[in-house]
Amino acid sequence: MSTDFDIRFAIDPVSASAMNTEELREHFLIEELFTLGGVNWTYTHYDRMAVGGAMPGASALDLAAIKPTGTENFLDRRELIAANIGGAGTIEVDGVVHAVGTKDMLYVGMGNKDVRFASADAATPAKFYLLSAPAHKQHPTKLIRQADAKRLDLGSKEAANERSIFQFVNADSVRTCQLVVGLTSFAPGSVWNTMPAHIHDRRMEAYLYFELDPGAIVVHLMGEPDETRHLIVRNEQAIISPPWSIHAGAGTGSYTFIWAMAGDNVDYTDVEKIGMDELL
Ligand SMILES: O=C[C@H](O)[C@@H](O)CC(=O)C(=O)O
Ligand SMILES: [Zn+2]
Repeated sequence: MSTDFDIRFAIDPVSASAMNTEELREHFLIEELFTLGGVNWTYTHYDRMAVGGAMPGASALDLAAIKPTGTENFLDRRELIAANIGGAGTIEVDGVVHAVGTKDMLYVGMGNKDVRFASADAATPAKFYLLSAPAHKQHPTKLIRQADAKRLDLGSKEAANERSIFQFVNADSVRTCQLVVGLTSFAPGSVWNTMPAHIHDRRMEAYLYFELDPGAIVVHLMGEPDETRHLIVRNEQAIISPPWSIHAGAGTGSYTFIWAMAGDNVDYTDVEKIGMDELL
């Protein structure tokens, strides 16, 4: 098994506005999250959020420490959410095995030492999308299902943004130090996420786009409201949204995405709305 990591420095808005396509993609897009038999991390300097993927085949994969955390075990000073977007799987946390089905998420609290990812059937591997942020307190490990999420229905068919936001982390589901994570899915024909857009300087965010058909893309918008750029995103790729950036997108077909934030304040509603007339 192999664990790889890549570091992304925090980019300021002036530098980002001068970047070409290749540079924008290098800094803000994560192209390869899931490789069979491997754990791939992108360790960001935005709120020290680490975004990764673990795709176990016939043998289980350990959550191994990586150099940037500077600790003996990965979770010595961090918390983790693993969201399964693949086939059924299990996550063993210090000897306790949790069944994590498709679209279930497992919160793993700070201080757990041995975490192991496995697929129930190697022919349909689990794909664990990993999100980890520094923690200051140990909260209990807990499975969160879509049925436990707080559902918010937004948008309209006419604006092609009719969608349901599932807040997996909410006041009744699980306590976390920093992580606020959920999933958004669309009504047929609706393709626009997060429009009208918003900013939350208190928290960085990452989006994992998945369930796109081969050949379909999401045109993801980023940047300050009056200085927008785009990233072309394909199936099972993630974007990193700096705290100063909008994060919204439109697909050429249907898709689902997982959003995850870390930083100050776990209040989902604490955002700055951007008017449609402010976008340039
Ligand atoms: O801060 C919140 C996040 O950007 C997402 O929850 C937004 C989203 O899923 C949507 O509007 O489609
Ligand atoms: Zn947001």
